[in-house]
Amino acid sequence: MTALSVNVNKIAVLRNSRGGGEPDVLRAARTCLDAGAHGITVHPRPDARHIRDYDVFALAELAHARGVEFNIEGNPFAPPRPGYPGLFELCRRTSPAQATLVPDGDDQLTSDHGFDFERDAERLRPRIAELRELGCRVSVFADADRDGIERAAELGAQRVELYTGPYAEAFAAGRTDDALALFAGAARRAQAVGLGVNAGHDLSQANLGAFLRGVPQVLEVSIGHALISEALYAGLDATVRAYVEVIAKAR
Ligand SMILES: CC(=O)[C@@H](O)[C@H](O)COP(=O)(O)O
Ligand SMILES: NCC(=O)COP(=O)(O)O
Repeated sequence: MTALSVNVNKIAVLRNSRGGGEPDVLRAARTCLDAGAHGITVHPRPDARHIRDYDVFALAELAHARGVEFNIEGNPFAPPRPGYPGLFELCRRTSPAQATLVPDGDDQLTSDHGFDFERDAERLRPRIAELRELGCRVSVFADADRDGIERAAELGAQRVELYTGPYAEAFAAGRTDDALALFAGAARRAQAVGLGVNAGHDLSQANLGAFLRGVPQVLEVSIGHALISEALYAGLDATVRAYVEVIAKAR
């Protein structure tokens, strides 16, 4: 079954807007896991606008204590700066089960594209090897509509995470079938060379079921923005349970 990893970035956005400790990122993560989430994702940004290094340390401890997957996302080329030790150092200190490499610039509002595996190959290869030496499974963010997804395997990655922003847009515009064909094709090409397939970005209760029915063998979805937004109305526990049910029904 597809694993649900809840991205708790947005809890930290709210907390940081006032300082202090509320809402409590760790409590939110515990609630998600109690409600059936299979793991926790964070994407600490170099500007520390949401998840901070101390959140990563605390969440890693929680995930390890619960025996669930901890997934840290980030740009492997972003240099450390005060308040952001860098993706490699965070992984070295917290041993996440999975590191997801994302080619974000500092000025991006959010993630909006995957790697160009042709152009970025020689830069990525050593970073992937370093993270694997730490014991992390390495996943790389990938566009479904770009050629060359298979190259991620040659570079040492074990999984790709399909960037699902364009799928979410197509779903909202009623163009779901074409998007699903594109994403299913990308997933199959990745799987044919031994890569596992994850997916994430702008997935929601509304669009997740169709995605999982249309794209074969998605191992994990990481979901944050929509899930936390929906939880404002329905509560975090109920919302996570609803996602787990969507996943179960899509099998
Ligand atoms: C890689 C990805 O799609 C998510 O991590 C997304 O980037 C969430 O990050 P923000 O919460 O900073 O938008
Ligand atoms: N990797 C995607 C992720 O962690 C969450 O993305 P979003 O649901 O916040 O768009």
